[in-house]
Amino acid sequence: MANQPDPGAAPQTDAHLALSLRTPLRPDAFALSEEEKIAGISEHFRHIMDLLGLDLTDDSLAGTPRRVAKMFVHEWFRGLDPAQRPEVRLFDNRYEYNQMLVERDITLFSCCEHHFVPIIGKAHVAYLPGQHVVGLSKLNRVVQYYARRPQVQERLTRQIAEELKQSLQTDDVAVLIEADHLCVMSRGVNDTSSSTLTAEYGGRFGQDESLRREFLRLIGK
Ligand SMILES: Nc1nc2c(ncn2[C@@H]2O[C@H](COP(=O)(O)OP(=O)(O)OP(=O)(O)O)[C@@H](O)[C@H]2O)c(=O)[nH]1
Ligand SMILES: [Zn+2]
Repeated sequence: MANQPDPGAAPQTDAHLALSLRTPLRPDAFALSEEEKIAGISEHFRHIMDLLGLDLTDDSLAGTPRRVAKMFVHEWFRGLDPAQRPEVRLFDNRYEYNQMLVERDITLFSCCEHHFVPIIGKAHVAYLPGQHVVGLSKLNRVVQYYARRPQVQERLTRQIAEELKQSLQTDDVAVLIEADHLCVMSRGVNDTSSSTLTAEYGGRFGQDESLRREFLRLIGK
């Protein structure tokens, strides 16, 4: 029937997020297999190198189109694949730990969606446990999943915060990202000293300035 979701359809990236927070993808984004994507991207990248006048018979360059294609699909943009969304299991908070938990200095590697060059930085996340606690590594995995896509830092920050709110079943979540954008450093304004900070404070972090200050103190800001 028209407009009814197909129960057999593949999961869509970000279907659990509000429309404004979703990474823009075409509805047929998953029509191709990974190998088909790699083959297609290789061919196009070969053409780019060709247009630049590079000699693709050189043994150092010959494998580059496929290397780049594999890097895009398997590494840089693997967070576009909803199958990679981390499963965040919660545990009972038997220890009755009720203070802020901070995971700081999470390695962040993303890609600027305007220039397709790296964004490199750190993410710091915190939450206030209620009845549940979460395995620490899942916090890093959530950051990585949303980072490994073409991104702008504002959307990345909000996607991570929203995912944590949903999976930790609390609004009491804070996310702060500090990152260097290679598009700012290596081209255009060529500024290698500036960096970009973004933050999202949910629930009690948004309401209570002393909680925010405590978070910033714990991450060394
Ligand atoms: N808000 C935001 N802007 C970003 C991010 N990453 C890159 N940009 C900016 O996106 C803008 C794109 O602007 P354009 O004027 O279309 O592109 P451009 O001519 O390459 O801009 P310049 O970098 O100033 O040379 C640039 O100002 C980038 O610095 C991000 O994560 N968030
Ligand atoms: Zn950029």
